[in-house]
Amino acid sequence: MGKIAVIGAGKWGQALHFALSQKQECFITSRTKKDIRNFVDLEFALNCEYLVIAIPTQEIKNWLKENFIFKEQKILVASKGIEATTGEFLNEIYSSFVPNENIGFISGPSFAAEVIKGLPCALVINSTSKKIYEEFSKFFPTFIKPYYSSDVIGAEIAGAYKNVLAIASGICEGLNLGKNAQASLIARGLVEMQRFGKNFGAKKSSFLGLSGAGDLFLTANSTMSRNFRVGLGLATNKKLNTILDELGEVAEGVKTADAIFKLSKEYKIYTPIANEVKLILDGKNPQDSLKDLLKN
Ligand SMILES: NC(=O)C1=CN([C@@H]2O[C@H](COP(=O)(O)OP(=O)(O)OC[C@H]3O[C@@H](n4cnc5c(N)ncnc54)[C@H](O)[C@@H]3O)[C@@H](O)[C@H]2O)C=CC1
Ligand SMILES: O=C(CO)COP(=O)(O)O
Repeated sequence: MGKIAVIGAGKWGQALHFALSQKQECFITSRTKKDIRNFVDLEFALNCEYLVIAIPTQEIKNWLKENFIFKEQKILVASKGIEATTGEFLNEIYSSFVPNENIGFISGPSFAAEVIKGLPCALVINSTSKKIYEEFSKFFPTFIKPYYSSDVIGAEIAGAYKNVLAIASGICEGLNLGKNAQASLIARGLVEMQRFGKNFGAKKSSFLGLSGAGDLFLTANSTMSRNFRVGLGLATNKKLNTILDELGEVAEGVKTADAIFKLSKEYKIYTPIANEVKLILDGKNPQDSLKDLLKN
């Protein structure tokens, strides 16, 4: 196994660094120096053969333009989201910098706070190249079970969409609408993300497995989710800026809601739940959204 480094030392980057340090040395870097074992500068990290990139989706294109130098590294993308300004998927953004056979995308239910404690979970490495799965899975610790899928777009859409649905579920909980409503919302959300994904060539099975149902059930049912907590805040009429300031970490669903709204309009895809989340984020009263969802 060659050298491996994690780029981005937020919650997920640090949890992955912990996990990938179990079998061999793993390096980590971020834009500000952090007191973490094996912290290195970016130049050192870019010279490693394997890179795991955990930078928020909305920042990634600029980061790649300004910092990335392709040196035949194999890359595992750990972010979940869709670029809001362009509606571009992560695999489209990365394709300008890294060839397909060198890149994979991680998906599945994985709260960083549990991974960093060494609690067990199952994840998917999605890549058009099975070799990427085989090489990266060798680094995984015994408490993570890695699966392989070639459905990159399915995993990406599932991982991005569930964040928007977690906001919706947080709103539902914050409004005290009950467990029936929440289960209905999550189940219809799963159908909705599958419909959206189908438009872009995603496989149905990705939505029923770890990347879709697995991550959706996790995130839409727990206050451990940042996106769910955004929803809770919106239900109490807190201003979005205040919610995000208090959160202090990225909640990808906020910008991904804009991206889905834009793409579903462009491709004429029926996405009622994601649309209402976007409208609530823009100031619509959640009770009015509820009425509209029940009516349509
Ligand atoms: N926290 C979790 O449980 C999981 C997070 N993810 C995904 O991983 C990605 C990162 O999430 P977290 O680490 O949890 O977020 P975080 O908010 O804890 O950390 C984000 C990190 O990105 C860095 N960053 C922000 N803008 C940057 C820029 N322009 N250039 C370089 N670095 C920049 C920040 O300094 C910070 O270290 C997100 O897409 C998230 O959806 C995926 C699975 C689990
Ligand atoms: O993607 C995640 C777990 O799989 C983390 O979700 P949040 O970003 O909502 O905390």
